[in-house]
Amino acid sequence: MTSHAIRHVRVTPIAFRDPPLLNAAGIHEPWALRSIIEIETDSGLVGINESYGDLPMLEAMAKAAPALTGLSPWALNDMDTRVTALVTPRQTASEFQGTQISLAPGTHVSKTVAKVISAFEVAMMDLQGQLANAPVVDLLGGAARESVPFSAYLFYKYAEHIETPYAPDPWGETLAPEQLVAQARRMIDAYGFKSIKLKAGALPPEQEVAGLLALAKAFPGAPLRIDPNANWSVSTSLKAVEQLRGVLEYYEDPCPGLEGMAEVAKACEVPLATNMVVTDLKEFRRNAEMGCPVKIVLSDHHYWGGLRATQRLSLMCETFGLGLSMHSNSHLGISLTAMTHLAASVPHLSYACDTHYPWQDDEVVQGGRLKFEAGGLRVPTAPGLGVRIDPEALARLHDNYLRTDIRNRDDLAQMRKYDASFTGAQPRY
Ligand SMILES: O=C([O-])[C@@H](O)[C@@H](O)[C@H](O)[C@@H](O)C(=O)[O-]
Ligand SMILES: [Mg+2]
Repeated sequence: MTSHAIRHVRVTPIAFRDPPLLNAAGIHEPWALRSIIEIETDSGLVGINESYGDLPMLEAMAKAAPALTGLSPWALNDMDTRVTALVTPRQTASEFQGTQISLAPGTHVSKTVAKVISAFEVAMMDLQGQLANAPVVDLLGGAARESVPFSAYLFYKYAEHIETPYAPDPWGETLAPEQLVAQARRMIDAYGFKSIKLKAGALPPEQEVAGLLALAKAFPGAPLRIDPNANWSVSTSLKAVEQLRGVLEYYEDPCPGLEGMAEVAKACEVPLATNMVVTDLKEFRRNAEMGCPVKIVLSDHHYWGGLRATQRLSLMCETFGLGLSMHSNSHLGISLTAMTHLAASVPHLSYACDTHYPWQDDEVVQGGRLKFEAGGLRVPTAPGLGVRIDPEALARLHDNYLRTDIRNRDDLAQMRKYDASFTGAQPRY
């Protein structure tokens, strides 16, 4: 009988072009890092996935990978147990917090176990789908929708990187409200998105509020969100939301901490959303104990422990009357496809999901860039994830990785190249 036991796990770090996007921590570096995971069975099947590419994550995956040898692709619970036993954070969350400003919860060391489980789970589910001749969405209970809606994720940005390793991106500069409206127009024309999210916390709040009001005027009726990544004080958050009265669908992480969010929630009608203060079940419980100041959880299977764990989160959100959507970081098509299978399988998902995809111009999957239709992605019907790796593209993106010296995302250090006095201390406004 053919054995489908896992024989080998291969993790390939990659780097791809990323525009100079501004945020509360600083600015994106010219290369974004990811990892491509390939899990091979004795029978020669290969399950794939995409995850974080920073050094601690690569080390954690290398440490955990041997534990998968001999496992059946169906043995997800065994994989959870083995990975948990092998991967223990080297620093406590509080030690780590003092050393780095992180807008990307997935890069936080306290999430290492959940991140590694997720990285392997998706690739194992890709294998399961190939074995069962079923798309991943069916393994998750079937599609509750045929297409998953995503939002136009707008950023303030410079026209080019300070040290330019390649030609400037086609989006140009976005600092003024009219440039923001032009960015939105271009993204919506190209992808058909219906909802709009503005990454804020980068420019003075009055400028960002003016930007959002310009968007509201240019796209009447479009659901709008603003995300200052906790870079506003409670009073600035309240002042801004008052100026944005009647405009916002939800208000994402305006100020630091659950206590701060609770103060804002008390005085504002717009529901608060987060990918910063409810990032695991412990924080979920705190939010519940405080009477749920956060009303919408922006999930991300990459750090919530995988597709099944995010489905469990969905149940928790339903139980506590919370909304659910999805957070993103710079990523390529395998992550986007996994998000699509998951989002399609979660009836409770209540808003268009975030994606950085329009900001990337490269791909690692066969057939090139994924195609959005009317702002959404159709749920793949081919077995497993339904996408396969293009080996040449993988080799090229790995070569990018070898040629850059970036090994951990550091938006703050990158911003200091533009402005040596930039401290990144938060909340800045
Ligand atoms: O890519 C960025 O600059 C974002 O700010 C990202 O790091 C955040 O994690 C994220 O998109 C968010 O919604 O907070
Ligand atoms: Mg956010």
